[in-house]
Amino acid sequence: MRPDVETDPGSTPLEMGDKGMMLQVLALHVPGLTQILAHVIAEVRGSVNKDINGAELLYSLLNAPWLQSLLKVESILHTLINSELKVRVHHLLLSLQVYEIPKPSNEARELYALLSHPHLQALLSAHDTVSLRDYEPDLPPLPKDLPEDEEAMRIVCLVKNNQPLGATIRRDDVTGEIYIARVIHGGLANRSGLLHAGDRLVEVNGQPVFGLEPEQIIQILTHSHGTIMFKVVPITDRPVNNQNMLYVRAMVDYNPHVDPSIPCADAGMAFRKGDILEIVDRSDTLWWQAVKLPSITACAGLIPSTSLLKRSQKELWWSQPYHPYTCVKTSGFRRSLRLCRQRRGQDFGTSQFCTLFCPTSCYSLLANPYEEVVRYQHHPEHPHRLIALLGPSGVGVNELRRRLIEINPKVYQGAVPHTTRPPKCHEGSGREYHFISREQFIEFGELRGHLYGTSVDAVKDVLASGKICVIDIEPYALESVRTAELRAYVIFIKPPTVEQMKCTRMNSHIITNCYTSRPFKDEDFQEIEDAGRNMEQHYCQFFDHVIVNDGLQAACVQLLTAVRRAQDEPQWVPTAWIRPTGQS
Ligand SMILES: Nc1ncnc2c1ncn2[C@@H]1O[C@H](COP(=O)(O)OP(=O)(O)OP(=O)(O)O)[C@@H](O)[C@H]1O
Repeated sequence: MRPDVETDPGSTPLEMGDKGMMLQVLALHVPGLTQILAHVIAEVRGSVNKDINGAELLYSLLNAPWLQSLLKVESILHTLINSELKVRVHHLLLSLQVYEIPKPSNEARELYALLSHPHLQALLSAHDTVSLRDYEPDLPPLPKDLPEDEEAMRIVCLVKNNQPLGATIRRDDVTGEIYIARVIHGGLANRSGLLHAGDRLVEVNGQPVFGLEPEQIIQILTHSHGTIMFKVVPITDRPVNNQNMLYVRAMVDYNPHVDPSIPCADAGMAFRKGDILEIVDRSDTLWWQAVKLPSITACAGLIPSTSLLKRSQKELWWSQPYHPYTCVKTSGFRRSLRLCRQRRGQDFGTSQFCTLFCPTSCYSLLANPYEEVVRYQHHPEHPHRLIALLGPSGVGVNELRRRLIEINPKVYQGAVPHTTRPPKCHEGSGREYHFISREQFIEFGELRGHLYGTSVDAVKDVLASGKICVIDIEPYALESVRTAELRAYVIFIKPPTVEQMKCTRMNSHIITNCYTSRPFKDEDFQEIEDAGRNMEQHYCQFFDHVIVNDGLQAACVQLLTAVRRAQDEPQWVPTAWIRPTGQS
């Protein structure tokens, strides 16, 4: 039997109008199976013509639609494997057209509509353009007669949007040249990867900048729209940034808009005491770049470095008139015996006491405007973190502490205070108090001729027993409890408004200085609110958590949650607790 080979693809048996033509095109890509079938069909057709037995059956079998479909699938799959994304989707569209006609299913229709959508088509084109790296500009060849000392220039085009450019410039006073002073981490310029600190700026939007004042250049930039073109001479030796990541807790407030020394106030970042900052660039000794955590923007801001902040704080300190009583005073001696480290013979709240021992005294802040911190997760096998409650007298610190311990005395415990007063008949040593002599005291408070206080050892005893020690402290004891040993988690018990206190404390009694209780008066609430505000203003940088003691029940639940979180969840703690000085 001589094969009747049909070489003209336009007349192959696969012809089915337009779609048939498309399949022929596919078939051209895959000549194998389709061509063999064409041969076979031609042979069989010859047999039919010669009326050979069974040939008709075979002919109809080979022409069966399902076999044709199978072949088309094979052809398309083969093409898909070897083509670009857009072509692949195009072929997918063809196959949908080919197979689903005349009875297209809903899914096929939806898929067809999706794939042929202009957005998807544009996306596919973009994908293929990028994958083929078909985006390099066509640059004219370099002129042959370039002088030897011709500087290499870089032309950078940035599309201006609502974001700031993220770079600052400076003028060299001697040469008059303009340089990129710094590129802000995460800003537009930084993300372009094309502008670097130290690059010399030659032109902005075709306008030479030599001799201009930085403010004049900023004016050009401000009035430009759309694409901004910079011509720069790139810095030859770009410094390598091999600094470690640094996290700090701000111990002071900072507002770039009232700082006359900042190179660019708009590039500055304001922060408040207690904010956690991630320092992303310390290459400049005076101005660091930082991001406030948790970060809502990738773009960093300028903040003063430790040395600069110390310098300006010192200047501010000396320029202030002398106030002998600048520290927070607590009103009256509290019923509770707050952990204190007061020297014998010194009164509470004197300025001398504060400047010498208060961790938050101005001297202390000058030494440490930023506290280096790390993320710390309490290890289950280590002693628990001490829970230190702080709040103005009368706000309910003791009430909350007592209620927490009552919830589960096997888990929570207070520290037994020490006193020099003689035991009362119902009191036992080591239960209500440790009764000791005056000579055994070193740093405690005095009331009506007797010394009172809670010792660090008493706290350590509770922690060593495996319990969570909950104490209440005065602000000046913060330094004693924020140590590597006790790792205090400080919770501020904040008073609600006077009006709210009037409602919630209607039936409550305040314990006065003389160990007598009486109903709260309006002036008590005012005093509590004022003392709370003062305390927060001065010490908020040390607070790990704040609870507003409005409704007692709700505050208690919040306390329980916070205490659990302190032990179970990672927290920012001073690096010195984890890595004592000297280790890195
Ligand atoms: N949220 C609240 N609602 C109603 N009463 C409260 C609330 N919190 C505390 N109290 C009551 O207020 C009074 C003072 O509370 P507490 O003794 O705990 O104050 P404190 O902050 O420990 O001050 P101090 O140490 O000077 O005694 C107590 O009678 C207490 O029951």
